[in-house]
Amino acid sequence: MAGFPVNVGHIPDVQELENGPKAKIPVRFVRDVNERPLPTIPSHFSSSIPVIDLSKLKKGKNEEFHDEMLKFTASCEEWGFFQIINHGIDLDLLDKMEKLAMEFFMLPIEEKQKYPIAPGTIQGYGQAFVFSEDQKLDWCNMYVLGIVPDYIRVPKLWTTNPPAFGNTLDTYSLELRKLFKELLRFVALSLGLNENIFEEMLGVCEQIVRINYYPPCPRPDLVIGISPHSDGSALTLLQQRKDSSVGLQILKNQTWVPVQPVPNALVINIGDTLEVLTNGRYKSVEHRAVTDKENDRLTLVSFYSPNHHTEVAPMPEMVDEDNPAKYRKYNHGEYFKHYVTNKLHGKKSLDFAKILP
Ligand SMILES: O=C(O)CCC(=O)C(=O)O
Ligand SMILES: [Fe+2]
Repeated sequence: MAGFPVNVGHIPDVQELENGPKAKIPVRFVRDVNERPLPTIPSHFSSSIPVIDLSKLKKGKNEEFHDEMLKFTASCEEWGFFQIINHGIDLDLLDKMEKLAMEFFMLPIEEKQKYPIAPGTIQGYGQAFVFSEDQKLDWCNMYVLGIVPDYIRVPKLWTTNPPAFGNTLDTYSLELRKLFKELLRFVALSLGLNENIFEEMLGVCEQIVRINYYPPCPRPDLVIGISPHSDGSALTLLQQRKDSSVGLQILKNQTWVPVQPVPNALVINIGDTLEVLTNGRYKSVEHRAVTDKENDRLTLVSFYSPNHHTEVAPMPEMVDEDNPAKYRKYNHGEYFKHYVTNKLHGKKSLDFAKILP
């Protein structure tokens, strides 16, 4: 873990870099050869990302429900990632968030830099997860909004409305909160457990919104939009702005598989907390984002996580003689601190809790 304060050197803002055909990529963004995205990605893989029709799961226990639940279970088990359609979130609300987020990123840099991310924290504008002068930088600007403390109750989610978003962020977060709870009920059912088990176990969860803006990059073959990582949440929901370039890739069988956006769908993935709770039955899958030469990309990523007081450990239902606990019990606040004070590095975040064989 890095000690603070740390010297992270000068972090150039990717939106301020020169971006003509002859533009040179600053050396801090140029990845080592083995980390660079391969130019040819087999596109036939992309259709394999499961798409779940949530309206079928919401309908209750008819035949459609059972079929979709089988698909949902397989998605969690084999992919850790899926897209949901007919999710019930107002499409105008999603549009509005995209618009407000774009308005924020298009502000002059002086305005955005009024809310800088301090090293070791993850709230504000800039680059998070940078801890040394020689660390490679992501081709991305982030605006990370609010950590909802566990004492906050509806109807007001954010203690202060962050600049640019007004009440829309409250509405958005509350709608997604309902969706997260619903998804966790389906996760419980998919494991053959009481549907309320996660709500009972986790109580009031925390929520963070991270908005990622990836400007076009003259050399997408040399840089990474967001470094490979798994998410430190129970569940993550990702919204991609319409007409964004394709950027998200997940690591499956040692291959980076692109996630092809489906109109009006939301991408859901399993985070580290669910991997621990299910004792590894559902995995938080490593993913990254790459950039595009011509098009920019905007994603709004919401993380739903236990609050800082929660003790997390594999659920007794997931542990037996044949499946001994793979993770130790830990406090989520300590885990979170560990997560945000280390650089993003594949699946390393879960080493914090792993019981070595
Ligand atoms: O923008 C993306 O596609 C990925 C973002 C992501 O993985 C994250 O913010 O955790
Ligand atoms: Fe992520």
